[in-house]
Amino acid sequence: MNSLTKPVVGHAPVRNNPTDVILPARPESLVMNSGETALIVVDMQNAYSTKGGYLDLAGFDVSSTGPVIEQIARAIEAARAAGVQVIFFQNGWDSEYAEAGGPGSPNWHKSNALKTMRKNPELQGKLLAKGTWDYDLVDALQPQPGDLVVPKPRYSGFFNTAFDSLLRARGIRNLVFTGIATNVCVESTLRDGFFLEYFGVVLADATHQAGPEFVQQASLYNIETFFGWVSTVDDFCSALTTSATQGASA
Ligand SMILES: NC(=O)N/C=C\C(=O)O
Repeated sequence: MNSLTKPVVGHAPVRNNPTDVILPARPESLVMNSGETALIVVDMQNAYSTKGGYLDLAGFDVSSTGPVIEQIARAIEAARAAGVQVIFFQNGWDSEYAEAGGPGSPNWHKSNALKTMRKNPELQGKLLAKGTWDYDLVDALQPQPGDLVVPKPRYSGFFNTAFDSLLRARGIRNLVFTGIATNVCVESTLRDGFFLEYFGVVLADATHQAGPEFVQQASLYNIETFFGWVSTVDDFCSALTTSATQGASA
């Protein structure tokens, strides 16, 4: 992106506040106060980004998730340095899968993790169960003191979690998304956030789809056109080091 797109929108006007930043994004740049912004790291667990994890075992391609992990690490570092709250999501269920729902739940029928385990009984108990390697966050993206971790039992981080309360208690209005998968948990959470009046931005090069490449593009199109904004890690990192007041006078 690398250039300021116009106009600038956001939940508050540019207030000449040194902690306001302007994030270049499509279709418009966004003004965000760093104290009212959270970086959301969606489900960066072995399940979603490592060979031998759930997505890989279910037949999804995870061979190009390495660069995404590196981009997320850059975004996290910039966020922590700028005082932007970092929140990790961790998707999964108890070891008995009670939280996953039984045949009375659509999740039981649609979850590819549950379906893969039903097809391969030797995997039972191994996919997305709390306490397993599959459920663990990848080694390269570990929470630090001050970060928050939100366990979630469904695709949207807003469903049956403390996420909304944690955001409201901190006055957070802007959600900057990274993680896997763009077209499932990232998009689901961003959409729910839209309905709850949060401004949602995806850093496209810090996300990866579950499925063919066209679903990544479809998801980004959907977000940019209907639910939020699309930016990049470079623009996020530069925006955090240049306040809106500096940017305006440059
Ligand atoms: N984290 C995700 O986007 N998950 C996608 C699929 C699943 O959890 O089955």
